[in-house]
Amino acid sequence: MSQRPAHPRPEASITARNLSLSFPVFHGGARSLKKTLFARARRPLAALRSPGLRTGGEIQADTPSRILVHALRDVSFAVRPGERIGLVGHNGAGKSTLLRALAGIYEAGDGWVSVTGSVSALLEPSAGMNPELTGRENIVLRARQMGLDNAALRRLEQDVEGFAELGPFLDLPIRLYSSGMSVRLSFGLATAIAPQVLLMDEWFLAGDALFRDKARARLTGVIRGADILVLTSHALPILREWCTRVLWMEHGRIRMDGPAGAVLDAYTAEIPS
Ligand SMILES: Nc1ncnc2c1ncn2[C@@H]1O[C@H](COP(=O)(O)OP(=O)(O)OP(=O)(O)O)[C@@H](O)[C@H]1O
Repeated sequence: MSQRPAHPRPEASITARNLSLSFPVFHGGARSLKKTLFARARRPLAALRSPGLRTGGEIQADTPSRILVHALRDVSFAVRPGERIGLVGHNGAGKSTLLRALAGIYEAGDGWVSVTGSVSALLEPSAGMNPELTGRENIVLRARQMGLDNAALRRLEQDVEGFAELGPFLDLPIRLYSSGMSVRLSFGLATAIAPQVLLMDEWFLAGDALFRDKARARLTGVIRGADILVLTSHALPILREWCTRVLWMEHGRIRMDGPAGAVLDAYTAEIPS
């Protein structure tokens, strides 16, 4: 059962203004790439993409020993309570980078991003977990970080234990868990607390079929309880089902932003699945 903090909450919102984010890459082995890039350096940046290429952000030669991968370019949008945002786009379009920028994991290079309200990020199965601690100890750690009292901690522990169904493994270090077992624990823990802003990468689809059904039921509760959802997935039926609005990302930019049905129709018309 999801728990909510007792203190009053600010209204949830997300605002991004001209958000840009680049990854510098130092790579001696990228000599041939650098040669290609410098040969084209006088051309506009967009020319550095091969026509029709549907992978990755824009790449720019920076210095002789460094290239820049522009993962996000001039991204602007605002989200109000009640909106469920889907992020769609080719591999390397910038969807995960945008989620991480919203979660505060990455800082904006240029522009800015602001998220108000409590945030929960389902981004990596073991994010925020200490691999040397047991599953149970990780639950306690998370409860302490959230400032839960002993009674709330016990409820959280029972809830996550019942959901994850890890049996005796809950009392073993999580570095011994399989990836699916890690997903069970982290998903159970992350969805035990009802956030105002829920940021979710598609990894939650991992796990066996039984877990997916259980996860789906639990997720439904958390999404209903969240004021704002931002979800990235390549599974278009999932985006159609869960999202009210979709941002179509392409090479780090927003190609289209609008009602989920209209954007996904345009996306599938251009990129048949
Ligand atoms: N840590 C990093 N260092 C360097 N480049 C990175 C890093 N993370 C992402 N990138 C680059 O940024 C661009 C956007 O990547 P991102 O992971 O955001 O794409 P995505 O839309 O989530 O892709 P996918 O659908 O394949 O998961 C890609 O070109 C990728 O190579």
